[in-house]
Amino acid sequence: MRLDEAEQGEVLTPKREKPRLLVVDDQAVNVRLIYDLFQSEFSVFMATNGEMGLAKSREIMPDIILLDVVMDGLNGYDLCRQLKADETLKHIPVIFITGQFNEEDEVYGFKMGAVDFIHKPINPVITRARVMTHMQHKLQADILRNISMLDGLTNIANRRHFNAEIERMWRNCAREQQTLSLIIIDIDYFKQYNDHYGHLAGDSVLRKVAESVTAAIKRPQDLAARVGGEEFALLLPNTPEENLCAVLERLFTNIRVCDIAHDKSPLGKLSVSAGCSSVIPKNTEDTSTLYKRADTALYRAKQQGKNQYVF
Ligand SMILES: Nc1nc2c(ncn2[C@@H]2O[C@H](COP(=O)(O)OP(=O)(O)OP(=O)(O)O)[C@@H](O)[C@H]2O)c(=O)[nH]1
Repeated sequence: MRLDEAEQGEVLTPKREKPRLLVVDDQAVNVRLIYDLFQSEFSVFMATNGEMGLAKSREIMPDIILLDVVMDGLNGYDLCRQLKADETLKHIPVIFITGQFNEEDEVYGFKMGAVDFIHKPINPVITRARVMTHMQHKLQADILRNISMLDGLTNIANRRHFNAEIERMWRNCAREQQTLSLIIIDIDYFKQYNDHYGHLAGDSVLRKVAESVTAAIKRPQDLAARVGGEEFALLLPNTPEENLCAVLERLFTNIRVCDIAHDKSPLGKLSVSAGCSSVIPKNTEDTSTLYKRADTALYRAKQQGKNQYVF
């Protein structure tokens, strides 16, 4: 595709599996150069002004942004400031492309949160070296962040990720006045299971329950997490209480379909109990209310005979 054929903001190489580079520059010659330099390794996206650069960043979540400083409208510094103020975008490294070297401007750019500068006219060797270095750091940081958010046994989100997400979803639902729902799930008679079948079998059950819990949710914004030894949680933003039954029915069906023998349970099969709570969050309250209510409901489910859910 010739560059002048591309619509503004068009995806130049739309392969999802490659790392993503976004170049924000109003000069086609620079965009062309960047595209030629990186199109074999990265998916290269472009925007020709700051506003479009911000929208494109939110849409494609690039792994690195090359940002022209001088542009009409939102300039490079202002865009960088907005990117760094946005929780979801602030981890993306920004490299400024500048017309001339000016120490004061560079100091200002670094203060805005940039990781590096490239000078025009663009030197392909220097540009390549700098972009590759920062891209490598970014991808390694992503891997570490993902590992630190995952439960090692079940490969689903861990307590730390859950804690961060419940706070984030709480704030979003409070802003939009939408219901945030929480389901806490606990395996029944799991101590007896471990004692009878051994810890390795117990671990295998935890993996199967994690799969059943994850398969109960269908929307990408929902989160399944392992929040304790044999305790799991589902967080469902923008989900009123009346919509939870479908999720719960799927969860209990998934567990039944696993058909795991449990000789020490009165049922003879492995089962779970669940407690649910739903609220439209207020900024004056914190997430502990939601958690406590779900936990109390779970306690009642256990008291009432287990293998059931309670609101
Ligand atoms: N195999 C295995 N067991 C675990 C893990 N984490 C916690 N557990 C076990 O989970 C069990 C939890 O026991 P309890 O809290 O008494 O719960 P329970 O026996 O399921 O009782 P109810 O919830 O009332 O049905 C304990 O035996 C823990 O050792 C783990 O990672 N692997």
